[in-house]
Amino acid sequence: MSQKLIVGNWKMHGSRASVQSILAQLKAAQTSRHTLVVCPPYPYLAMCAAALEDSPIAVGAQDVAASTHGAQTGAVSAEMLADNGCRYVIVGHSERRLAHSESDAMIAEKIVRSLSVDLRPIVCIGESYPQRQAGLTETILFRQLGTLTQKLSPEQLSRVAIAYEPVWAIGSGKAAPKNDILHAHRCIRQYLNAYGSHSNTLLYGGSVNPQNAEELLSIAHVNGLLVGGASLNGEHLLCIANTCV
Ligand SMILES: O=C[C@H](O)COP(=O)(O)O
Repeated sequence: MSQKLIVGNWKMHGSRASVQSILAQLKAAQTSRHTLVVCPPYPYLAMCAAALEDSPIAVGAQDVAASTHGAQTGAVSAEMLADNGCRYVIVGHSERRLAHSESDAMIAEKIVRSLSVDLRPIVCIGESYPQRQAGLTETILFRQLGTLTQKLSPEQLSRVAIAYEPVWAIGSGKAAPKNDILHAHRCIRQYLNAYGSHSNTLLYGGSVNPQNAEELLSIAHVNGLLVGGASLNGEHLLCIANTCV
């Protein structure tokens, strides 16, 4: 049995009351089989970090600015996240790539900023449904990874967790088929190995739930899960973080 990384991305959901209720459930459990990280919306980050200070559960952010400081209304720097107790940060989620026009180059810059303050980046990559239908999955994955290898040294890249999230599986209620996940993870692992980055944690994301977690975590090269909707339920998140694999 190996330790996996389970990351709950709460996206733009919750209130002080609902966050407090999930935190109470997580704290009551005290420990989980796998490493657990929760990524709340910005306003609840400091509150979560304070509540989880003495617990093994870590806190992450859902995005970070590509620069350190300055006149950038609404932006939050990696330094500010670290200063507020964050240890992880999600970068390049498809929802940000699409709605905020984030480029691969911008995402690489965000990773550099995060690594400079010891925040562990979790970068999301994955193809859309039309791209999958056109047989472009590998092309898209290699293009997204290619920008990272241009910008990061093998040592830097080895500190980045890569989440394969096929865009069409996110929020669909149906995870990608096992063979698709296996193929994508194998391609990602080979690409990283060829670059000299050998120790990356690879995650799968897209409609993960307590029922499918065991099967997903048993797929070769899958070292963890990025969980959206199901992570808003403390009991479900703990169940996933305690999956026997
Ligand atoms: O960041 C999480 C992913 O977008 C997956 O979301 P989901 O579990 O609601 O499909």
